[in-house]
Amino acid sequence: MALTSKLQMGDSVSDAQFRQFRIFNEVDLKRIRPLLNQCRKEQLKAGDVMLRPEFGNSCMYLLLSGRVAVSLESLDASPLLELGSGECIGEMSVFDGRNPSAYVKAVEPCEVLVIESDTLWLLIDSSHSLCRNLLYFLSNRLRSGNDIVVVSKSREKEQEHAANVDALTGVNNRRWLLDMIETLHGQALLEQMPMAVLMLDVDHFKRFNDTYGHKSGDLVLQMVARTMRKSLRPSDMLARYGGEEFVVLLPRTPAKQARAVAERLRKAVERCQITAEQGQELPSVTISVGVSPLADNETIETAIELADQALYQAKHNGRNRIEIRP
Ligand SMILES: Nc1nc2c(ncn2[C@@H]2O[C@H](COP(=O)(O)OP(=O)(O)OP(=O)(O)O)[C@@H](O)[C@H]2O)c(=O)[nH]1
Repeated sequence: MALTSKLQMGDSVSDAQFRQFRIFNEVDLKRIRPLLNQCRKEQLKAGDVMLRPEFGNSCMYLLLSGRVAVSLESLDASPLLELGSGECIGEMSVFDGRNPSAYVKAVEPCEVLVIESDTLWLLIDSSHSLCRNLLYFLSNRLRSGNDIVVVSKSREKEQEHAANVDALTGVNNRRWLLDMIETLHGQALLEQMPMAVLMLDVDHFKRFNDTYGHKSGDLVLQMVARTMRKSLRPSDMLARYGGEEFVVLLPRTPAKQARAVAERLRKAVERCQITAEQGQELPSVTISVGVSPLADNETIETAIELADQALYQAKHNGRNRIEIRP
């Protein structure tokens, strides 16, 4: 620790000052005074480092004034928490003999009482109350550690969700679909179950965007996604594949049924009304659908390609229709 003081001892800290700190709650100060007087007092400048995991530590620091920041990954990482006067620092490494688990750095000028490990153990032997107060501090550390785990887990979940979900429509994205395809191939279930792929695309969407604006176009994509989601079974896998293109994987669905699903989706979209942000009614849109039941020993990737070709055929044959792959 980079310290800047001339030597001052614990006897320069009054009982009244010690009494403000949780660690001395109900502690007979008279009894432990001689031990406290042996501890030295140190001053830290803002930026001085008290603890770092790379170096061992044999003291507990009682923060008499000022604030310190605690960070995990590095000294410059954004701090997990700040500690103020009355807090104990470094006690865990005294108790378990291991290096500190975090970086601790002064964020403003601080004054600390440095309690060497031998003295700390003597203090513990001398006062049950102090021991109880230390348990309180350790429990708090454990709790804040648990809170941090909960927060970081939920952040992880949010990031995972964002990586797999299309922000505009709320349905899964292409990346999710590709991962899912890999999983399905990995499970080798495809050989035993009929599966079909649908590829759908909004008709004349460029014209719609050009006429009613990109924002209205976004509303259309949201409506199409919502309508499809409502019309599909929970086990069907819908993903936004590209701009105005969606792919649906239909597990356990033979060709005839896949065709019926495609037709149901086409009709559902055609019936939908879309209202612009300003409340103006927009014309309904249609979709074209390419249907590709999975042939024996065929990969889903190949089925998607063939669904795309069927979609192209549907466009060519007049749009607002479905076509089955050859
Ligand atoms: N509003 C909006 N438009 C998008 C989005 N992604 C892609 N597009 C638009 O979708 C349009 C697709 O146009 P094209 O590929 O020419 O197809 P199309 O006009 O639908 O014609 P057909 O598919 O042949 O019926 C382009 O104008 C893209 O800018 C999006 O997220 N929001």
